Amino acid sequence: MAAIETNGVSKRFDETHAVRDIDLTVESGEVFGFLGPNGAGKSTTINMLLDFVRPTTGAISILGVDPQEQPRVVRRRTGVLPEGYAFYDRLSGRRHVELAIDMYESDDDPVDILARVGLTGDEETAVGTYSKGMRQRLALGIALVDDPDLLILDEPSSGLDPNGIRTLREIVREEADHGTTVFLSSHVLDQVEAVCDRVAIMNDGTLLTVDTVDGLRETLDPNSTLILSVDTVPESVSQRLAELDRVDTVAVDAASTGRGGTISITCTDSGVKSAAIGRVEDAGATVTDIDVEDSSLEELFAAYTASPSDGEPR
Ligand SMILES: Nc1ncnc2c1ncn2[C@@H]1O[C@H](COP(=O)(O)OP(=O)(O)OP(=O)(O)O)[C@@H](O)[C@H]1O
Repeated sequence: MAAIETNGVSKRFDETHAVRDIDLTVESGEVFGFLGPNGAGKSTTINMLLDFVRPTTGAISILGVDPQEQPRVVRRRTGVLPEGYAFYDRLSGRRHVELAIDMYESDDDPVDILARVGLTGDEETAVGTYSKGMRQRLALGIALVDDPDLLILDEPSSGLDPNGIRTLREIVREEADHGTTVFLSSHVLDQVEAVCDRVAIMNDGTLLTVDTVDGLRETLDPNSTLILSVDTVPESVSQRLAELDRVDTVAVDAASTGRGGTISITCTDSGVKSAAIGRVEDAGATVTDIDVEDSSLEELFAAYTASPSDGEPR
């Protein structure tokens, strides 16, 4: 059973077509990244998954349940970190988690939940004095109450410092290891790249693509750069490499000491990498280190969203 399934889901707000005919399947246990620029329709989609907003057309199933028919069942099994949330400034972090525990009739320990999100020592402090990052950690903790089957995180790294982002990444991994499906909307693309099995890219209400990050890379930018550290840079190496099919460019950087250096080889097909290394060694160099630079998710995202609403990558 898919954790999330949408069929032909659209949402219009008067003249604004916020979401257009989305078919999306998120498998149970996946960590799924939901990407798109401001106004792409991500929050509207999430709100429809939770029945906070009703689709104009289309059908949605969450954990096998129609959220319009059984919104409480869906919300009970789903932990949500919303984009905007309100806290009671005078209540402590612990009290907020206790309220969520009571609502779910769960036997979770609020102190454990707060420890997981890095708020140990701040349990009894009034939330009115929490920093933005602490509030975000608290909201994440509340989403974890009652061990949800589906965790929906809308811009979860907003306001978090690097430590908070690391905590978030660890929690996403732990939850996924326990079989929780994680649906994560974010602008922080390297974070998405680090934790997500697959990503969807939305723009202007339309789902442009759904794929693994590697799959996107192959579709959009199969070029990757092989960087070889060598003990010596043979004179003939550039020419020998240039003779290979599917090698695009070669850049040689000899170390200033005259000993060794690096050879950067841009390949238009990853299958040519071992042949390129062979050529370098045949030319008389010993390869001491190998590094591969692929295009980042940020570059892939830019390629997809550069030409709005035509659905085609650049
Ligand atoms: N309640 C509403 N009434 C009218 N228009 C709305 C409403 N909610 C969203 N929209 C519009 O729908 C479009 C999609 O908005 P949405 O908030 O879903 O985008 P988003 O991808 O979540 O953006 P962001 O990353 O900025 O939060 C936008 O043009 C927005 O102005």
